[in-house]
Amino acid sequence: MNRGKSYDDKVFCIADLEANALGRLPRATADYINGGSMLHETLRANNEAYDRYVFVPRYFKDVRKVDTTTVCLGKKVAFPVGISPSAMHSLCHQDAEVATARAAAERGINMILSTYTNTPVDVVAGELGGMALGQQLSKVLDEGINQSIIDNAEAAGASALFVTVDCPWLGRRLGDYRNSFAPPTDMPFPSFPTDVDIHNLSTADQRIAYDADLSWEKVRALKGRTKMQIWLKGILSPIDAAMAVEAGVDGILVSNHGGRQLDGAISTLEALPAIVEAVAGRVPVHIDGGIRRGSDIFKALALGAQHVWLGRTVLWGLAYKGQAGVKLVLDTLYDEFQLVMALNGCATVAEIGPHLLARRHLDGSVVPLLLSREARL
Ligand SMILES: Cc1cc2nc3c(=O)[nH]c(=O)nc-3n(C[C@H](O)[C@H](O)[C@H](O)COP(=O)(O)O)c2cc1C
Ligand SMILES: CC(C)CC(=O)C(=O)O
Repeated sequence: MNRGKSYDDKVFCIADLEANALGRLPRATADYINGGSMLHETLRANNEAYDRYVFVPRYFKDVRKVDTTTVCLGKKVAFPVGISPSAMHSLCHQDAEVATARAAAERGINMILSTYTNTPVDVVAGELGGMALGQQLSKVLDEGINQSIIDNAEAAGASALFVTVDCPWLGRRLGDYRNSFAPPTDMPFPSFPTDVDIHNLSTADQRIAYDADLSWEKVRALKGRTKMQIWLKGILSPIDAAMAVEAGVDGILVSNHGGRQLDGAISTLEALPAIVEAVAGRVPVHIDGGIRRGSDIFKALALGAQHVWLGRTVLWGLAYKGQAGVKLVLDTLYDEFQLVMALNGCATVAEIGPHLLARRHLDGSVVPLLLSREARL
């Protein structure tokens, strides 16, 4: 039954939103947000991977009530979705990360703040209404800068540090080269000392050059530098995943930076199953990249992720209508996810599993992931 839910006069799904949002931004900003590196192979692959899985729904289940809630970073969240870190929310809306955090609080989900935030971490924490805050760390050469990001996040009550591992060098974003993209010179970057010129992203200032020698020793050492949980964001190999667990990390976020770093890298959904197997339940495994529909969230969970995070969709919402636009994104995905759960016969998130998926192969065959004798009934 169509319950006549009205989202907005123009936006009924995330694809509608993307089209509406991008037209509101200067071309170079829209390209910066939507672009990936080189020829966008990985960017496309992140989306297309979801289409290779189809549902094998179960019926004869009581789905009069569908409970989408789950736990992430120790908080009960409305559904297994959070906001991935992305730089410079003020490119999209004047209320920047404050608008994003307020929408996350309204919808009851967690948020990870970028190193390149335009809003100080304590201000963002204050807008999250008790939901969990993660601090993303792009580890730079100046250890004083790294430590102040860590200390400020911890003081603001952040519960986890997400160390981005896929960016020892910045990817070649050809759109940004062609547009000579650079943030406005008056844009604030409160994670960095004011005398650091961050506006030119290819700055020669060695203090903020990426640490291109991140090692397992440094990951272990980070554990001694903060009480926050340590997560690694950008893991794609099951070998790195297993080593991360051995190094004592608290969680893994499978990510390829939204196709903005190594073009040709495996899509995150394709990377997920081997990582889940390597980790074997020892720490939580989360994923981002290409989540555009409630069905994508369901598929990621069915393949073993406990939680998904959103990048560009949030920025589109922000560009569209600030806080209300981000809330629209979250409400849309929430309602889609709940419906996909109901139509697959799942009344709780715990019932989502690989028995509800089949994989469409390149030769056109469609193969269920589990045969009936293996399926969890
Ligand atoms: C405009 C933009 C800025 C980003 N900035 C950061 C960042 O500062 N740190 C980081 O770890 N990842 C960053 N990311 C990557 C996201 O955290 C996330 O991994 C990716 O966007 C997920 O893919 P999706 O956009 O398809 O959802 C950024 C992504 C975008 C689109
Ligand atoms: C280059 C940074 C400022 C942000 C980032 O990680 C990104 O744009 O993907």
